[in-house]
Amino acid sequence: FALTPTCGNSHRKARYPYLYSDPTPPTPPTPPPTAQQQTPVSIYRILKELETHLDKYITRGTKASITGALKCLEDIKKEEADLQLLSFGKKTEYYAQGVRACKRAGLDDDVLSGKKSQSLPVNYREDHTDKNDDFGKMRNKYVQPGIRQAPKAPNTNVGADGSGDDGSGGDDVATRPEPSLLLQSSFTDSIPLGGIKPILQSLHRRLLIPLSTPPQLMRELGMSPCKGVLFYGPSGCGKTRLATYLASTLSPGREITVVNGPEIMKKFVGESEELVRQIFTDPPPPEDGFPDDTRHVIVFDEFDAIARVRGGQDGKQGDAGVARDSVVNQLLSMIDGVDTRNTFVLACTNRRELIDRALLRPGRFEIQIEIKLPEEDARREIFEIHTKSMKHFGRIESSDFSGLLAKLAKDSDGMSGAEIEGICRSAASRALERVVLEHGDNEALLLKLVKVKESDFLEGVVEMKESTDASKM
Ligand SMILES: Nc1ncnc2c1ncn2[C@@H]1O[C@H](COP(=O)(O)OP(=O)(O)OP(=O)(O)O)[C@@H](O)[C@H]1O
Repeated sequence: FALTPTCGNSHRKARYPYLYSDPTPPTPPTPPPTAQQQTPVSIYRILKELETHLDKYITRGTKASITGALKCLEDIKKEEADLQLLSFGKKTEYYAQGVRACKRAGLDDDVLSGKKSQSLPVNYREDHTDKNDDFGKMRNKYVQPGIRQAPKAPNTNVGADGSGDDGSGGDDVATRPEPSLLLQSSFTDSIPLGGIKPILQSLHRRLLIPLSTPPQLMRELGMSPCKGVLFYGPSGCGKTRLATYLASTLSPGREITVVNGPEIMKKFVGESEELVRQIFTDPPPPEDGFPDDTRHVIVFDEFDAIARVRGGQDGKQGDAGVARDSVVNQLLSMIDGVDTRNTFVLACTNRRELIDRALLRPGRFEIQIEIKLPEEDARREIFEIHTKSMKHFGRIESSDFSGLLAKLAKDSDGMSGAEIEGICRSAASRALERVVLEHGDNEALLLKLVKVKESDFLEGVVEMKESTDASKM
């Protein structure tokens, strides 16, 4: 069967047909952006800068960060036409809210335009903590403990001009994979993680296809889509990375929420439960053009910290045990209430055995996928991924690159993806150091001379082995 997009926002619907089956009539298509408008690179940079300023503004309220942020706004205004190309359009909205909040705080136009300096009024932060005012929204967005913005998935597809495929000049920008869920290859090929193809194939069959199946057909087949997926296995093997990519695939119209387990549990009694409830009931707003019920995906990292086996009620573990149990109860009730058409939960842990069995039973985290340490073939793929950029830009000096990859894959037995990434980083830093020691930090010479040699990688492997052996002792 093929699902057809049935409502507005046609280009996104065409990309993600499986997410839309509502009967809203189509809106007229927006004209494609002109070549002149297609300059998302600068906008991305501006927004990144803006985010930094906003952070400073929220936490310190210094005049420098306000004027810096305002300068960003000017830049954004200049390129307003490009904003439609952004998938992170919400950030500009938060920025506009920031400006409005400054105005309400009594900063006049000269300050806002950067002509005059003025500090924020004393206690401004404390005075504006109402959840619904602009400042409150920004604060909740950026500084609410335990919840952070989705990590940006770096684009490892290097374009011929040296920029990332997203046109962002290789910035660390989340480019959402754009597969059709029904097309397996576009899903499995879109995630830059080595050695996990079988896992992606299984996810495609067990998760993506049921989620994209019309509810009526699911009912007729006696199937119900699962509400959550748990990734478990040793540290550094790509669980979080895979979960956030999958989340972005399932939620193109709403920012995903990444929750750090231990941070949630730092709260006072009762607060953790409330935070868990809020995560499910107060999702980030949908992106422009997406309906209110567009899917929200929650990723719980270090899930064992929140979802630990209950048993505190018997008093043996004291108040802390009782409080933990009540968080698990809250989680269970929120997950039971999930409608998979608009909420989905992913979780990652190194310690599946610590998770309460009730959460793992069918109907909740029904799909559990182990991500093991990579085998030799997978390690080769991972080395290939993390050397892709240096290879593309001619920064590797090797007469037999394929042979080098094979040797690295063999020598890195027992290492995780994160450790392999570390080896590639350390090889690059060796190459840099060589040139800096000989020629200083002359930019032109650095650009001309830095080459990563085979020996840099091989020494990186030895160094990584030594440091992992030392950490085991
Ligand atoms: N299979 C892989 N292919 C490419 N890179 C990988 C792979 N596995 C891990 N990495 C690299 O290691 C980094 C860390 O991975 P990630 O945080 O997803 O691991 P994790 O399994 O969640 O670890 P932890 O359990 O410690 O949180 C990633 O950013 C990625 O660059």
